[in-house]
Amino acid sequence: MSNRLELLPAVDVRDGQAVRLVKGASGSETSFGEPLAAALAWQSAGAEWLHLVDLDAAFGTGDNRALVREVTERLDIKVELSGGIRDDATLAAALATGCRRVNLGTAALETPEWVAKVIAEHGDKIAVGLDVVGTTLKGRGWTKDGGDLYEVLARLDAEGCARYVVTDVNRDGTLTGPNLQLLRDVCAATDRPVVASGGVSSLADLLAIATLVPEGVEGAIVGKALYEQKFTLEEALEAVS
Ligand SMILES: O=C(O)c1ccccc1NCC(=O)[C@H](O)[C@H](O)COP(=O)(O)O
Repeated sequence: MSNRLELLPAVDVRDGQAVRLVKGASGSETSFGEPLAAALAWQSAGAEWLHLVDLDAAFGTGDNRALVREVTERLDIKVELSGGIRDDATLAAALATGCRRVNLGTAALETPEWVAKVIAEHGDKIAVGLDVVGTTLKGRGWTKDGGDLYEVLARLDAEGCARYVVTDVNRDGTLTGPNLQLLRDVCAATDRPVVASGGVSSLADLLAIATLVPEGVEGAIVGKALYEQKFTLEEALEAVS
């Protein structure tokens, strides 16, 4: 495991546009233009990863599958794909984009047998998103309760899940800082790498997350702070280097 925090700039897509939501709430979108332009800008700035989310697929309001495929195909960097990947067909379509890994959310809560099967088949191409309010997991685009964080984490660990993407829903898109205690608690409960998501507002937030690398935090997803120019990706990469 590297001791440098990986950074994953985020492109969340709704109705063909790069958007940011507040606390994941459908309808709270601020639009930031073309997803491909944002993705190429992060790549030019030195990103090694892109966190790409199909919000329509997550919310069940359609999908942006063709666009997501185009973005993934046009990039040279690694892509983590999230949103609405819940069965064999959506997983096959996601993996066929050439993404490095996918992030499962709802499926881990609603169809655990299927998730155990695809973890066994695809290994570290599968990450699971643990999206929480308190210690209650959220699925279906973060709209439905889906069980206890630590019970589900223990089950997924036993099934061999390679990695978790941990989001405090109430911080996501709010620029109020990451939930460091949640990250510490999850790292204490699992030996798998954790990617922190939601709430980053400053370089100081990234440096705070970077102090958790020895505890098991591998990376940090950054969305709104980049779009709102709180810092540049170049500055962020330099800060954690
Ligand atoms: O990832 C999902 O599947 C998802 C589903 C429903 C609502 C939001 C979802 N993801 C949001 C993200 O992954 C954000 O891009 C990420 O947490 C960045 O947050 P921030 O830095 O606070 O803008």
